[in-house]
Amino acid sequence: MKEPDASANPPVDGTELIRFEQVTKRFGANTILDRLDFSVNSGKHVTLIGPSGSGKTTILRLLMTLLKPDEGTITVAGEKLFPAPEKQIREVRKGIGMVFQQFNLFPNMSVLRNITEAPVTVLGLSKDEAEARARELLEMVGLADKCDARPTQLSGGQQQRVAIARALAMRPQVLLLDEVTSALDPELVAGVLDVLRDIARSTDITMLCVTHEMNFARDISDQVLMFDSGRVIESGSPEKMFNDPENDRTREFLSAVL
Ligand SMILES: Nc1ncnc2c1ncn2[C@@H]1O[C@H](COP(=O)(O)OP(=O)(O)OP(=O)(O)O)[C@@H](O)[C@H]1O
Repeated sequence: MKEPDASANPPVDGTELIRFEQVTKRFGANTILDRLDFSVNSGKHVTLIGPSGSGKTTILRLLMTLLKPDEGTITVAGEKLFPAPEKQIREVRKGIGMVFQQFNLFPNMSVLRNITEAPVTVLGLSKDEAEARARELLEMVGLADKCDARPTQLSGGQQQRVAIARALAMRPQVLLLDEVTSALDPELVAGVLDVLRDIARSTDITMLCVTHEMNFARDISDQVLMFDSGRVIESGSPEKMFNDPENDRTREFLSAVL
């Protein structure tokens, strides 16, 4: 497999890339994130675990600017994402890519065009540059022969691999993964997770991942954060979190899901 250049300007490993400070998010009367503090260092692969409804996806949606916090500060690569002027939010947001549970590909465009569209229209790459990059990424996700196919001609696992290539085509500093295998038939899950394992191993990209695939989390994570009641209640290496968690809630959660 070709070594991909996932990020145009990967920041120096170990510096802080994402910071949530006292972030509160409410939906109506429900406080989902409650003065949440956490940070993610560049180049690290961090997995968020916790009970259903604990706010994991909400964190990723805040980073994608699909939601706004009610209170608190979110910083990415030293620049404020919230609160910040719209122009700054748009700029900071360019450094963040996301792969969702649903693949959300454009059905009437070829696989290649799905990947080149945003780099051309948002980043201003030439068509040739964008296509060369898209072909490299399709090779990386094992779909070099599918450039001209339509998404509907692909399996769910293949579509999700196109969605991963599409996110990487924007050369994000951070890749957000939100339960990317949940919508797949079981036999297609391993192929997608293998692609993500390769990306985690062979690139400098920072990953923030929400998954119910605990073996995958164990394999790729540098750090695991356990969420409950709107806060991080425990964090540590996967070895520590999966083998010897300190918090009772973490223990209960992991014994239910493992
Ligand atoms: N747009 C919204 N409007 C109202 N409530 C919402 C909205 N989005 C999320 N919620 C609620 O916020 C809570 C947290 O949702 P979120 O999807 O972040 O949890 P999660 O930890 O990712 O859960 P799961 O593991 O089940 O995906 C849930 O109770 C959910 O119903």
